[in-house]
Amino acid sequence: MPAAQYQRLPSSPRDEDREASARAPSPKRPIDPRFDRPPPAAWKRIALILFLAFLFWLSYAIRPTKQSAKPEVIYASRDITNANGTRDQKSALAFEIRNACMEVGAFYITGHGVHHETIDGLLSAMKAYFSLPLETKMKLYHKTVGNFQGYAPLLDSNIDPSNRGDLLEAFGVGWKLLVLENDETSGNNDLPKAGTNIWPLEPAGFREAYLNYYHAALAVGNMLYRLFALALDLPETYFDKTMESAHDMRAMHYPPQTGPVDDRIVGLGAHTDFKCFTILWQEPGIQALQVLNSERQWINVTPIPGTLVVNIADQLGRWTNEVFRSPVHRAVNRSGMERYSIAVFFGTNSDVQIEPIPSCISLDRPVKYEPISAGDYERKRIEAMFYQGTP
Ligand SMILES: O=C(O)CCC(=O)C(=O)O
Ligand SMILES: [Fe+2]
Repeated sequence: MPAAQYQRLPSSPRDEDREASARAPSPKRPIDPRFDRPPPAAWKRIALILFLAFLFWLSYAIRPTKQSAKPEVIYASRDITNANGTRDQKSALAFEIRNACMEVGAFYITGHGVHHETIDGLLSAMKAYFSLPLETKMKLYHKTVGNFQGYAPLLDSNIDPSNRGDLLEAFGVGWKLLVLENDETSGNNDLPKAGTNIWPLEPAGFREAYLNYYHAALAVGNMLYRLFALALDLPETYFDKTMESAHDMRAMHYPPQTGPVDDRIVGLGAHTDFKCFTILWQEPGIQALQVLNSERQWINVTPIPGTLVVNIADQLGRWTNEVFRSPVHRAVNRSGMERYSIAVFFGTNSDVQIEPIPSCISLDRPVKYEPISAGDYERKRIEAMFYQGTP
């Protein structure tokens, strides 16, 4: 292509004028005050106000809502390694525990010393036991055996009277465990969960695995009782005398809840526990346990491997005149998987009168409960769970 075709075409007279004027020194034009002066102060103020409004909106948008603030309290884990440590270590721990008991009434513990072999041993035994045919398990049906010990099938209980049954099966033993088990002379055999325990014949090793876990949990519960006493500014041994033979245990299996979800049938309906406190092991990876917070929202108590969950129960709630909260909780297994959990319920001797500890009574906190014996309270609650309001 000839180079001439690329030669610049002569500019139009208007272009030439523009180029000339660009090259020429700029004429002394009068300055337009709108462009040459800094913006008036009013604009600055408006910009500042808008910026502050944005910051205000931002802090509102990312504020922790009440809903998300509560679970953090429940998720707080207490390392109880120092439960038998120095006086200062125990006081520090007791203080943390006091807060957890007052705010939510449930907390996780680590450093509890229950070995995973002990848990795994019982878990395998539970899986084998609960997969036995129903007829086999029903040979130890607790309503036949008596005293609420033995096997409870699906929908046998209804712990929340507004529900239609609890979708779990369980095996429970009473408080005469190990040393007291064959001692018919100890304790009062008319009381709930008293009397010699009964054990399934299969799977082999069930009783041993059950008792291994029970005794490991018992050691933890005894430490907690002392920490609770310190947390309440009571002598460390305050609860010792009252807990010689008062704790029982329940191994639980929740089948997956499939099909249309009926809110009136959940694994274990909304309830508070009947004794002083509960130590719960829940299967990792399967969400089911929930606690009702003070805004009446159900908060997941997500299983955290290596932890146990401790929740305050009614008798300690009454004893402390509600300084400690006995939280409403439930278990709902909509995970699509089988779920297992183990609860050890820590009580006090049946004849102990549960009445508010004097240091928990004040003008702001007048007495909230009439005295009742631990045995009577438990019997009332347990009978309601198994015999009233069931479908
Ligand atoms: O299985 C659970 O997670 C809860 C059990 C429970 O609340 C109970 O046994 O009282
Ligand atoms: Fe419970």
